[in-house]
Amino acid sequence: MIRLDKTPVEKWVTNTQLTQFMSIGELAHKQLWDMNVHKGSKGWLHWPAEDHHRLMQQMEAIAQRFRAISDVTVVIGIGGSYLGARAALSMMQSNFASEADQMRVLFAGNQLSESYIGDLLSILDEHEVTVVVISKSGGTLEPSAAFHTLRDYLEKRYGKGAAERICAVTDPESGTLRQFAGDRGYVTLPIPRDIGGRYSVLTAVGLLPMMIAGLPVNEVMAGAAEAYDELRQQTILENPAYVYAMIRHFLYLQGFAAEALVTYEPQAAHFAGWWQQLFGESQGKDGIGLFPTMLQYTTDLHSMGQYVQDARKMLLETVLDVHFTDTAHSITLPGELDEKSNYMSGKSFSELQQVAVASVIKAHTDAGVPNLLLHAEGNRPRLFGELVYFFEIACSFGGYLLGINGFDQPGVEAYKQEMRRRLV
Ligand SMILES: O=P(O)(O)OC[C@H]1O[C@](O)(CO)[C@@H](O)[C@@H]1O
Repeated sequence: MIRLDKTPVEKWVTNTQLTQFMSIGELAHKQLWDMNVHKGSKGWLHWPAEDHHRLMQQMEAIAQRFRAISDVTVVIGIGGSYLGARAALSMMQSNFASEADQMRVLFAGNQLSESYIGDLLSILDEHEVTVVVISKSGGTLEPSAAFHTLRDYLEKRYGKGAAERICAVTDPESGTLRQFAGDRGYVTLPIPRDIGGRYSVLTAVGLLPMMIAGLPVNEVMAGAAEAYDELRQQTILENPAYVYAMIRHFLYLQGFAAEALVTYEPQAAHFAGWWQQLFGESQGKDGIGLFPTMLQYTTDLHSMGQYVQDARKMLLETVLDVHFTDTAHSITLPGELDEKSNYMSGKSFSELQQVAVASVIKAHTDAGVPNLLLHAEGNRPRLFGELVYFFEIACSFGGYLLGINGFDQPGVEAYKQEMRRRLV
């Protein structure tokens, strides 16, 4: 369940302002749900309500086979073909998963570090290895470089048997990877044409790595379906995704330049990375858009807290306060601590964390930093699905408020062309 508490932001954005903004909200709502507006980019919108039985079966077969023949799967991808899976694994696995679990899925192709790929190759010999290469376009430089390096490794090690150790997740019909996979006889899974990379975590792009890691994807999809049912029906001002989008829009119009997604759970930190791409690529264009960044509290309070409190007031904070109901920990501090720390005696870490959330919001809002509070509670797989869909709705709705195309990313081409020019 996701609940928006807008009390801390009310001195910047009032209920009256939100109500006055209703007609623009209504228009954005209509544009969002009209499949003819940005036709071909909104396959993700009704996705949680659609029947994915066949896809689930295909993925289950691949996941089972990969788990049977390997103890390490290297998942290759970048951006939307990486961040969602990484966020899901990090949220749903233990902070200290057993070594076997941790080794099950490794990521590659998300940077160009020779040291990283070298270290990866140097440990693979000790394991049985499979590879999932994910690229919608099929031609992105980083995953392509990692894929061909690992493919070559697998071919040298397993000979003809290498092909059965590779799965390609890509465009259903075209692209270099699709063609290469066909020529080599790899098993493939499609990324629907009408679902862009940053909206694709609930397709095979995110679900296959989750399955290979042994995570309950049905629960993830159930969480997304629940969010779909709720958010589709709620009126504008009752819809927390819309209200969140409207408030951050108002703050942007007031001159705030950046939004930090603040998390207090280390397991939610990578989720903020997924959120960052979603908002950065969707809304950062045409010279406008909030700069999406992330802060991991309380850790970052001891490094960035000074800046947030005292520096130029250009940042707003959205606090994603998650409570996992499936992690049954209750850790209370001992009755007697040292003289200076005794005020904490008998308190649980959750209590301390909640006091931190409230205190930081108070201190930051008093200093002129707008804060929004999103409470998110539930078991981790369901909550993950719910959060993904919540932010997808908020982001695309916010794109319509801004009057931009929230589904393209023309700005990433410039550096790619320059790289190509230097490499070809
Ligand atoms: O899945 P692909 O086509 O390899 O793209 C990976 C990522 O690269 C981008 O195209 C940006 O360079 C993102 O939009 C995308 O998520």
